[in-house]
Amino acid sequence: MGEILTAAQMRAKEKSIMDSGAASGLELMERAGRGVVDAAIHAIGDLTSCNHHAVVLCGPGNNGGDGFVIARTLSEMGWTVEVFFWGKAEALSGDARHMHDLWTAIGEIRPMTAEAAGQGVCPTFLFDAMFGIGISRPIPIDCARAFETVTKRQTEDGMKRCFVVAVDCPSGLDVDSGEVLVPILEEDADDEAVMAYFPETVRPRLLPLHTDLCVTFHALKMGHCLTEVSDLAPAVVDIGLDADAVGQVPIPAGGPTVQVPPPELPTKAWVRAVTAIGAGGHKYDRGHALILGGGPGKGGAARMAARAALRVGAGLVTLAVPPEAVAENAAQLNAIMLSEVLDAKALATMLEDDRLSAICVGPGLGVGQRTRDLVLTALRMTAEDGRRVILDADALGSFADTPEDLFKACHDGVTITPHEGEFARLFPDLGQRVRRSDPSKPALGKVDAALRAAERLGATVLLKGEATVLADHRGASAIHSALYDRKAPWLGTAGAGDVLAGLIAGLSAAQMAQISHAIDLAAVAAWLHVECARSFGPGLIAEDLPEQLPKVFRDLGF
Ligand SMILES: NC(=O)C1=CN([C@@H]2O[C@H](COP(=O)(O)OP(=O)(O)OC[C@H]3O[C@@H](n4cnc5c(N)ncnc54)[C@H](OP(=O)(O)O)[C@@H]3O)[C@@H](O)[C@H]2O)[C@@H](O)CC1
Ligand SMILES: [K+]
Repeated sequence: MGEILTAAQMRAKEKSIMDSGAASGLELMERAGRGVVDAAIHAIGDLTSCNHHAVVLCGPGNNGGDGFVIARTLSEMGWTVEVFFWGKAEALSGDARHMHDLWTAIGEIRPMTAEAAGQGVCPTFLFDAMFGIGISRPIPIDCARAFETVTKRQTEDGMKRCFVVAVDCPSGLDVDSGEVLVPILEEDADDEAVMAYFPETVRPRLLPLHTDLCVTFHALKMGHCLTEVSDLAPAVVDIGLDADAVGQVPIPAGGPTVQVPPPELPTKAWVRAVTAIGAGGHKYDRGHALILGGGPGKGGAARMAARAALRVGAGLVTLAVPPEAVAENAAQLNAIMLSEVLDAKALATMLEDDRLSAICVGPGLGVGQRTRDLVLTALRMTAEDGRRVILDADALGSFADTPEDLFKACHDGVTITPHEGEFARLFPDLGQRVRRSDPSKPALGKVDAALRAAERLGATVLLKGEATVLADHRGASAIHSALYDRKAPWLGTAGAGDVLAGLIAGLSAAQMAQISHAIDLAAVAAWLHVECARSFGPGLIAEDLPEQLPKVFRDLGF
């Protein structure tokens, strides 16, 4: 139900079902393989003009076992199936060996070499059943080459190419981190210029295993949500691991991570349950958001955050700026109120008014001592009463050299909204592992990194990106993916992050929202942010985002 699992959690689920006797490994594998065939045929739709020819690439583990089931299933349906195998039959697991033997009773197996795989007609389907959740290092170069040569087979009409289906995940995807473990071509490895030109982060592009559809089992895995693994959104096949069949299956510590928005609920119901959007009441019930703004000529970021806070539903929004920036802001604001705040002492006095229910600090403030003081004052003045504080941009950048000061001052009403760079400056040890600066250490998934950061802070972390990861100090975590059919690449525009911080502040201000967890409010904000970008489309600039909210709310049914 909307859970996103790690490889270990998936294994635990499988083991628990098998130990309970509700299903054997063989039954699960049979359901998995057949489920992939159903999903692939469903995705392609009309089979009348296809050549009913499939190639299955099987690896040495249980992912390969699924491949043998796929081959047999299609063969039973009258398809011509070619199977290439990388591994040794005698080294297969019991289940995969059984499926291997069932296939060899009806069909041929050839060793997986690029040369052999390149022969023959272009198939309708290429199934990648080489490596699944058991991968731990880059895939063998022969496997990558065999894959590539099948995709380059000549078609009869010279136009179409085969439809590639990844079984569980594209081979080489680390399903926990979303990292693609791709072999380095031997000839390139000797070429210093090539290696220098393609830094670690872009090297995967040298040898992409292009996938049209990924079919996974029981639930999405982290990697499917952190990286766009296929052109179509991944399909999830039910293989009978439902907890109801055997009572609750415990999820190992650290999970479950959930999808945003939760697929099991209508989105409107979710938004309604977490926020005050759509609720009646007085403007004071909707709270009063305070946005701190920067000096002269630096006010745009905070003004955009303030406008987002007001549009998303805060009853009142005040922008508080240094005295010398008052005139500039007064000329630009109408519904948003304006105050001056000279320094941290003035902010403390202002925050004695507890009707200021959410405070956003960071956009356009500038990095330095004044910002540090404002942040620490906002945190001190809200530590007792749990008022919500959103720290973004310069509020985070100002603590790059003294992150401990920030960690000590944070409380459970705080949400920080770093992008990857800001995150790495505040948490260098975690950031380095997410970026895998040291290839000898396994990559740390963004979810794990955010959870560890949230624990250090005792607060909520929203780590921005195409896949936005959310985590809090209680161990809750979530992913909002702007991938697949929710892609909005034009959201990467100046000021978009400021708008997101304003959205969180605006949602957090309402009286009703005080009982919601900060992570849930931030999740709704992240979803609305992308929804606004999708609603506007290409050409978007940050100012457009808040202006899309009325349409997004109407489309939701409010
Ligand atoms: N459990 C179940 O009931 C169900 C499981 N299901 C399916 O099983 C899949 C998981 O199976 P899995 O655990 O066997 O892992 P898999 O991904 O096939 O690969 C591991 C093998 O590859 C090897 N290997 C790894 N990296 C390598 C490399 N770079 N180069 C060379 N070798 C490498 C590794 O060897 P080793 O690391 O031990 O040397 C091992 O032999 C899962 O994704 C799903 O498809 C479904 O049927 C549903 C029921
Ligand atoms: K695979």
